[in-house]
Amino acid sequence: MIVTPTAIADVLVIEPNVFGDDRGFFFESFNHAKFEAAIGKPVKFVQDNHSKSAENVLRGMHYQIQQPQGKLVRVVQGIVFDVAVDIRKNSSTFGQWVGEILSAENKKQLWVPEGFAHGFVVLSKTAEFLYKTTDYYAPEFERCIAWNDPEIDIKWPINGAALLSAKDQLGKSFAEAEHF
Ligand SMILES: Cc1cn([C@H]2C[C@H](O)[C@@H](COP(=O)(O)OP(=O)(O)O[C@H]3O[C@H](C)C(=O)[C@H](O)[C@H]3O)O2)c(=O)[nH]c1=O
Repeated sequence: MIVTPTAIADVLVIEPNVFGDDRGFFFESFNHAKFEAAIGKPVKFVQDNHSKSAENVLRGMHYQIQQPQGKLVRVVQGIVFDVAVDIRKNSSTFGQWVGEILSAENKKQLWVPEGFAHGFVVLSKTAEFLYKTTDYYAPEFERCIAWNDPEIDIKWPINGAALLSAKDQLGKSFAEAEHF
């Protein structure tokens, strides 16, 4: 697999080795030993998630202030623009964001460590989004930063209005949000 750092050092793009033949393709979507070697430390995933969204749906920017979750995300149908925002106060990239196109076609995965807000917008008619998390869902600790916060200024490649959950419409500003 090919591991490429992004502009935020701890956020990695992972491209699996895809084995194609006249039947189709095969690839290891997750290999624990190879993944730990890629991030350079032990990691334990405890939950797998799967969501399906329509075009222009934007889910984010989410994080858990306690029980923070590292997320290994990928798309198995459609195309999304996936974003991680560094909300670690002592980080040299605090307040910065990185985005990556993840698709069923490119089979790219994004590693979003603990300490980041995460979200994505759907660029295809629909998209199915799968991800592993390093801690369990804890709604009492869930926080949301506004997807369109002017200070973070994420450049979403979206045509038309973002479709948000009621929760995501009430995202806090970066400045007033709790950071790590
Ligand atoms: C996240 C989650 C949700 N739920 C339940 C709670 C709600 O009844 C329903 C939908 O939850 P929500 O609207 O928070 O789902 P998303 O907007 O996709 O949330 C996710 O969006 C972005 C992309 C993230 O990075 C997080 O993993 C997560 O916050 O699923 C669960 O039962 N377990 C879970 O782990």
